Parts: sequence; structure tokens; C-alpha cells
Amino acid sequence: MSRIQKAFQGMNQKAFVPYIMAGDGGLETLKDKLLFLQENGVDAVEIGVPFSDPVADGPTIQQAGIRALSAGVSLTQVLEEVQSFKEEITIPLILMTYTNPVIAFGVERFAEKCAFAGIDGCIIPDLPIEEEDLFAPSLEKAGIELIRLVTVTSPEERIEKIASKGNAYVYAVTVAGITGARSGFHSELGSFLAKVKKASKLPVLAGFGISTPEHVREMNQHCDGVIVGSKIVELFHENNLEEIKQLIAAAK
Ligand SMILES: O=P(O)(O)OC[C@@H](O)[C@@H](O)c1c[nH]c2ccccc12
Repeated sequence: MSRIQKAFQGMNQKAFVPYIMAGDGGLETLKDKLLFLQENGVDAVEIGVPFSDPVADGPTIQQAGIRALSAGVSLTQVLEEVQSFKEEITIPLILMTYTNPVIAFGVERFAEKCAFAGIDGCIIPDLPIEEEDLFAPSLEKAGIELIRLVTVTSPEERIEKIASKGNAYVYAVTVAGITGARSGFHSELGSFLAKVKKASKLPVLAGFGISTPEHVREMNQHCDGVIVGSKIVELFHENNLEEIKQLIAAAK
């Protein structure tokens, strides 16, 4: 059983998975952020790779990506950095990137380097399930789990098709649109998450627009855990570690 499967199967608490942008504040801060999150009890971390054309990202994550790119941070550097401290990180790490950088890097090489760096899973949000055979075999061979997204606007058959795959967790996107803090959630949220849960044997984690402890608690009534991106990115940028702890604590 992989580290990621161990972390997410037989969980008796709700999961909390933060997203951070690698290289925001300098690549040398990545290790300290991961150690901080690990010490404070998160279940996994999504590490974003800065990319020039992040179509699914809202302004907060885009800005973090621009800061990282202007510091010269690349996919190669992110993988080398993660590899350099892999012995100290025990929680699963999920690399979040887009199809183009992976193709440019070479799919097979990407999968191997991820495995060598101690990465457990990947999220490639612009990779539709119809095209995943381009990536999935190489990732599987390297022991990297592909985490798939379903969205609140996906038709039911599509939810079923996507949610029945994989070994880690299903990422349920709770809004139609891009990442970023929001004040309210989709009216179909509860029934959407119920559909995803029914279609999958895996834990269902909800993400997009979750930015307060109240959101975390509300969302967790309908799913197995949450993913928080933009708010975590913003709080790290402001060095507000206290509020990060409060968000994590809301899931426990
Ligand atoms: O930022 P939010 O609204 O909290 O959403 C999570 C999200 O940031 C993270 O999982 C993510 C970052 N970039 C993405 C692109 C697509 C899907 C998901 C993501």
C-alpha cells in the first residue's frame, strides 16, 4: 500500500489538505512550510508548480505563481528541492501542475523524477479523463497516484466514470470557475458531494473557495475532508501562521 493510500484509507477524522505554491517567497522556504504543515497535523500537501499559463487558477494563486516564476523557479528545481529534504517529510506530497510543462519535461522522465523526489501523487487539472492515457501508464509505473477532479457541473455519468478510478482520493470541485476565496457555495453542493461519495470507494475531498474555519466545518458535513489553496497561499505570504493553524484545527 502506498503512503498516500495509507494516509487516506481508514481515516477516522476529516482530512485537511493545504495547497502551497512552490517558490513563493523563495524555493528555500518550501521545506519550512512543509515541516510547519506536517507538525500541525495536515494529512497531505498539494505543491503547486509555478506555470506561466495557469488556466484554472484565480488571482491569489496566479500572483503567487508570478512571484515564484520571477524568482526563476522551475519544475526541475522544485523536484530537486523536494528530493533534497524527502527524508524529513512523512506526509504524502501531491504535485500540482499542468499538461504542457509535463509534456515539455517528458512524461516518463517526469514520473521517474517525481518518484525519486518522494512525490506520492499528481494533479493535472487540465488533463481530461479522455486524454489521461498519455500520462497514466507512466505515472502508474513510477508508483505515482493520479488524483482526478470532478466538478459540481459534471453530468452524473461523468462523475461516475471519474470517481470510480484511482487509489488516493477524489477531488470534488465545489464551484464552477477558478480557484479563490468565495463567500458562498453552490446550491447543489450537498447533493453533488453525495453523488460523488456514492460513485467512489475513495475518500472525497472538497476544494475551491474554502477560506474560513466555518467553511471547513460546513463542507466537512458533506465529505471526507477539504483542500484549501488560495487562503493558505495568502496566509503564508503574510506569514500569518496562527490563522493557518486555526484552519487546520477546524477539520479535527
Ligand atoms: O484556492 P482554493 O479556492 O482554495 O482552491 C484549491 C486550490 O487552490 C488547489 O487545489 C488548486 C490550485 N490550483 C488548482 C488548479 C485546478 C484545481 C485545483 C487547484
